[in-house]
Amino acid sequence: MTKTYGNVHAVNGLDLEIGRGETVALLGPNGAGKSTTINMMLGLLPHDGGEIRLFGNEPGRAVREGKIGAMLQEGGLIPRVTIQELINFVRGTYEAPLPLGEILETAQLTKLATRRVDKLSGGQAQRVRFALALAGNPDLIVLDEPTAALDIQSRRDLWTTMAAYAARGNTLLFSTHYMEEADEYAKRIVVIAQGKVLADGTGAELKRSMGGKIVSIDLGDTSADGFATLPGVTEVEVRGARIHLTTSDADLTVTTLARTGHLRNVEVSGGGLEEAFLALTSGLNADHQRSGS
Ligand SMILES: Nc1ncnc2c1ncn2[C@@H]1O[C@H](COP(=O)(O)OP(=O)(O)OP(=O)(O)O)[C@@H](O)[C@H]1O
Repeated sequence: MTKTYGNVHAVNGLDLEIGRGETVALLGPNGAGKSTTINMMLGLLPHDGGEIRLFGNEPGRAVREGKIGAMLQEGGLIPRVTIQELINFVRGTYEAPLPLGEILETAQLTKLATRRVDKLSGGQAQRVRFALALAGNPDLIVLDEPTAALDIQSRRDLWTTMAAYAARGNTLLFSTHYMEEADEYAKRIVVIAQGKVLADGTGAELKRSMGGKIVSIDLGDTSADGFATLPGVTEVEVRGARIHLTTSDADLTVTTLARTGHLRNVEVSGGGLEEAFLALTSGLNADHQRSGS
């Protein structure tokens, strides 16, 4: 599918198929097109080209039938009501909602049921938003950066909640900036940038496909010229005072650096999703920023 805003190709021929029961992370830098993709999928935003089918039909129908629950970035909560009042209100808009007790339990809100919605911490409020997404007993839940701005404990609590929903055979699609989160909680990671799918696979597959490790050293007064031809080196990047060498054979690269007297403050990293992600998106030139974490 495609979506253009003026001369910005927010979504540019993105092609994605997600099967029932999958837990999928959309991972991409700022401005990659994740929110635009999600909003088009949910029928909230018209698409310019291509086709979107949800459960075999156009998105609006699946939404009307209560098959989809969503938690979007700007989800306000009605103040001055209790959690259970709010959940019951939303339950009332569906034909076959989940029982209140089950929603509260799944979202770990049972003990907070009578607490006012405007008296919650960020993490608790996020679990209420998740509870509202659950209310209609959807087959698919779509979450746009659900854990942004949450501390580590709140993030873990929310994930426990979402994992319980996914474990019942439901489908979960979420966008995130956190590589570790995508790796830990999604069985499948779809890396998108500039509105296209750059990679699609398990965390392990992505790491494997990127291969290589990164050897970095202090550059000192040495020129960066010549490093590209060192044994094993496939890519060279200077960042500040350090030079980062992507290599297919870290041992060989390090021993060569040692022999030539370049071994200053050496660090070998790699095999990580973060490196895979940066390697995938670093070749992109536009004004898109990289993810901050
Ligand atoms: N309403 C709009 N009008 C103009 N440009 C837009 C609009 N919405 C999004 N864009 C542009 O489309 C591109 C994709 O934006 P989108 O919000 O989908 O990215 P994202 O991957 O969700 O980013 P983030 O992680 O920062 O939320 C960006 O370049 C953005 O500036």
